[in-house]
Amino acid sequence: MFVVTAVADNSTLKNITGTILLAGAGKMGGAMLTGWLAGGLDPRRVAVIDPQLSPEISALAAKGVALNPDVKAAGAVETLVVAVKPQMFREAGARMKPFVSDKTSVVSIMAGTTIASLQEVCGGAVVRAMPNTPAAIGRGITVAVAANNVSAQQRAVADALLRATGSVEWVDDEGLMDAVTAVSGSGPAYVFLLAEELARAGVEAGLPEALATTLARETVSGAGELLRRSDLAASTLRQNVTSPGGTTAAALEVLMGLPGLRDLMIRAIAAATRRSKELAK
Ligand SMILES: NC(=O)C1=CN([C@@H]2O[C@H](COP(=O)(O)OP(=O)(O)OC[C@H]3O[C@@H](n4cnc5c(N)ncnc54)[C@H](OP(=O)(O)O)[C@@H]3O)[C@@H](O)[C@H]2O)C=CC1
Ligand SMILES: O=C(O)[C@@H]1CCC=N1
Repeated sequence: MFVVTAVADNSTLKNITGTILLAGAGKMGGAMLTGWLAGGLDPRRVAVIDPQLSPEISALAAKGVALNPDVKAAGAVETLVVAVKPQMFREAGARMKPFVSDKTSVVSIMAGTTIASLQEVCGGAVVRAMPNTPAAIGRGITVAVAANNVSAQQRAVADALLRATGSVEWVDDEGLMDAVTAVSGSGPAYVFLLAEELARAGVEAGLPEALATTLARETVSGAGELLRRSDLAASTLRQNVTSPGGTTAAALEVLMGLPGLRDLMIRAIAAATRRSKELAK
């Protein structure tokens, strides 16, 4: 499932001497762990807490990753990475607290959960971050914000852990994190929905399902790759497809009409932003 290749030679990861404790090795936590190991983090520096370890994660014990250690066996936890569901953080976080000392940095990727809640439940020097699932192929983007008591060294380690699965943007204003979550955290789902609906509409227009699915998948991923490699703005790339009076213009008249994709996207992002704020409560 996780196929991360090393994003870059990451000397900060290689030089970590304390324990990196991952709480919650599901879809995102598992992808991050794979990225750390691919980036050169010594597996003997890693411990994982998760009540139901997947076979993939369990197999890492052979490389030296500690699985569900007690506080003593975990050693000095340099960084606790919290990747459980926000809804279970109050309960799970209380069990994590004994692993946290005043030297521990706590890096959370939970949607909604604020720095203040993390400080209250776990203590430590908190970094709140929001990655996304392209992390699983080393192509994620993470936005991070650090609490005032996070040292430069703790921030460097957090940056290295997050950068192991893609790029990282640091912000100073935690208030941005709800909208960040709505745009890039949840964003891959909107793109996958586009692929689903493009295929469905192709079938509706008479294509065999398998062909429509292939066309939608290749079109969405090819356009994404073109966007990545090109210096041109998305709007210019769009205009490059659109011949005056042609087929694309006919479709865009629908998509860019009123109400169109712009209105739908504004409503979708507002709903996700609102939900992120609710998760904080
Ligand atoms: N998926 C995404 O696209 C993104 C998710 N996130 C955030 O990442 C976090 C995890 O999401 P995701 O990976 O999708 O969810 P998953 O359900 O895949 O992963 C959560 C993991 O935590 C485990 N867990 C449950 N209770 C505990 C506990 N007490 N201690 C340790 N581990 C526990 C779960 O085990 P079990 O399955 O047995 O309950 C599961 O393996 C969430 O907070 C989410 O907001 C952030 C960015 C993107
Ligand atoms: O849906 C969620 O709540 C999580 C956070 C961002 C992506 N998945």
